[in-house]
Amino acid sequence: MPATRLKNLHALSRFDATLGLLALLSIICVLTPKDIVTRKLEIRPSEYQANIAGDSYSGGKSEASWVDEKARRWRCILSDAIYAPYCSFQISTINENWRGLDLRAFNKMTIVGEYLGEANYIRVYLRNRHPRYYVLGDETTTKYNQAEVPIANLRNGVGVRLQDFEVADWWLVQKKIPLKESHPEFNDVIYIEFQTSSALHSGTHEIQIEKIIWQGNYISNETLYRGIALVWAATIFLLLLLRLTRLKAELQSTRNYQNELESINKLLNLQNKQFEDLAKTDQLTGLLNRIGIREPLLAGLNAWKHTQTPMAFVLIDLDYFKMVNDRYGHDVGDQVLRKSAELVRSNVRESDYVARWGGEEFLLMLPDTSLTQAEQIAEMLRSKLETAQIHTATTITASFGVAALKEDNLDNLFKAADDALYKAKQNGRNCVYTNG
Ligand SMILES: Nc1nc2c(ncn2[C@@H]2O[C@H](COP(=O)(O)OP(=O)(O)OP(=O)(O)O)[C@@H](O)[C@H]2O)c(=O)[nH]1
Repeated sequence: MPATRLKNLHALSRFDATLGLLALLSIICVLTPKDIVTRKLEIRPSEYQANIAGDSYSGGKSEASWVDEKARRWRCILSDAIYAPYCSFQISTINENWRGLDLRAFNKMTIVGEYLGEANYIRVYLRNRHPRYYVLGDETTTKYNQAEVPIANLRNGVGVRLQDFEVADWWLVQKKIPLKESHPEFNDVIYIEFQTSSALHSGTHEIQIEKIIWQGNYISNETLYRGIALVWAATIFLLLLLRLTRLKAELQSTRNYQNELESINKLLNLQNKQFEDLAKTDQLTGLLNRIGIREPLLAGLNAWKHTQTPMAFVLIDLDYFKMVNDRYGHDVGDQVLRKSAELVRSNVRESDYVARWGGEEFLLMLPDTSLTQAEQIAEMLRSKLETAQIHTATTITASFGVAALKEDNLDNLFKAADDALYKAKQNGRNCVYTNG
């Protein structure tokens, strides 16, 4: 498997694993019972300063008395002498620093105790202080946050949500509280008060509040779900970003690899071309060799076949070359060969081809050239070679055999040129013979 695909697979499984883990955490968060992450405050009225009162203050005849003061068990003999009779039990929650309870972090209140009587509800006041409305020394200026709580099941605890508290109407009216201040507040609750419910008529009620518990979640459901959604969004965004970065890097590395391949390819092509040129070139003279001349020969033959374009051969063979080697050494022989080749090459057209055909023999192929023109070219070359002073100690000459293509056969053309050359050699050398 290619390395990039393997890398991608790894990245994909990491991607899946992260999402899987996140999904699992989200499910755990949603399913976890909230009371695991709940803060709690519990107070026992028996540990706080408490007092009880009847409604004589309002002109009534209801009486409150302790049944067991230590246990904060009290009794109310309710008398409907006035319109809304009541008895009340109040504890002071102010501490030594003069602070009340801060219940803002809680959302539920549970009351546990005992009740004997006919009432269905008990009224609870959480009386809050705030400089905006509280006047020092006048306890009636505490805000009366009020809720009517079912009392029947007090033994097992009855719960009320803090959001179900409302500020008592009579207090708002009596204290002329502006509307914007009429919401419940629990920042500094200095009294907790229990009152017989206003719907009650005369009768005896025995009440004991054993404990009051407040509970609140460290994180609200709303915050929790918003947090989970945020974490999901951030994770997906990050993973996508990571993926994009990885893809970019992969793309770049593929591009680099492609560029590298292209460079190698270019180099190989160049080397190929060099090898090809080398294979077609004679190392000593730089002329074409027999392999190199093949292609131009076939092209010339083709042109003759299709358009009757003439083509001529001139075979050039240096005279008495063995003697040059023998007399002046092989290196001098090489030099003579190079200079002779150069002379021929530089005195014919660019479109003509010169090849080293054998040891001291050259083939001049002349495309689009008649026999007569070829004969003239051969004569020109012969003369230049003779006078060129290729070697200082001796004159270098050559014999020339000329022939032109007459039929669809290169071998016959060679043979004709070769025959002409043979005649030139036979007839004293340093001359041009034509085989017409
Ligand atoms: N220095 C050198 N000599 C070469 C090379 N190739 C062939 N020769 C020599 O060329 C000579 C050709 O000799 P011959 O075939 O007898 O021809 P010639 O001496 O030129 O005599 P004619 O062709 O009859 O005039 C030989 O001595 C070869 O060794 C080469 O690459 N370098």
